[in-house]
Amino acid sequence: MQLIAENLAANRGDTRIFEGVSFALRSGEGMTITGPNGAGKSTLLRVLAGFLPPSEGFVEVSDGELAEHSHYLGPNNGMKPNLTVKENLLFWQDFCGGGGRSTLDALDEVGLGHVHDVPFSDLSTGQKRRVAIARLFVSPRYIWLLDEPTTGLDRASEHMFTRLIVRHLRTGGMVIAATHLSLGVDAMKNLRFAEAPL
Ligand SMILES: Nc1ncnc2c1ncn2[C@@H]1O[C@H](COP(=O)(O)OP(=O)(O)OP(=O)(O)O)[C@@H](O)[C@H]1O
Repeated sequence: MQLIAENLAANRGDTRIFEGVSFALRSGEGMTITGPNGAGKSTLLRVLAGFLPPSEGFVEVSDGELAEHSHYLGPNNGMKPNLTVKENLLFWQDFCGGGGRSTLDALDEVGLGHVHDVPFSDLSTGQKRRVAIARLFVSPRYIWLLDEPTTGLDRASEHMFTRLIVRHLRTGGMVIAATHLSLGVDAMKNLRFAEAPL
């Protein structure tokens, strides 16, 4: 699997947020997107996820459609507060086509098997983020698109997430993460937005 982004540009309304963004990633490679607030990191992830059409350029994968191979973990957790954790993960498993770990196994990956039947709204901020991370495992996808994935995580959970990313890369996955904090993963590429929007 290879992902190629070529000369990407994106607008928000009439404002050009970035342009001339090109990169390529192969299976097993990861990339962080860094830069100041408002520089366009989240916007680029939304373009990659297919939520926002590029104003110029293209992004493609070598096999099929990028959207069918990717998980997008946005700044919000994408969970319904009144459903239990299990119900939320079952929704995502079904939405993403299944084929992954059981909801309980996915929660065990993030050390939260005990909240399986708890309403999502009853969790702490960091627990909510960890459940959102568990979503990555209920349906296997090669490409993880992550927007500030470690927000709200304590140190131990950050280390846990580092191990999960390393394992995903070692098993042929790809990770693209917008982040202000190091993910603790060696040898990731970096795409830096040095300036605020044009
Ligand atoms: N829905 C929107 N409508 C209009 N403009 C938007 C929208 N979302 C973001 N923008 C603008 O796009 C620009 C880039 O925002 P973006 O969220 O991509 O930045 P970022 O680099 O992820 O910032 P941060 O580090 O604060 O998360 C900003 O100027 C922002 O105001």
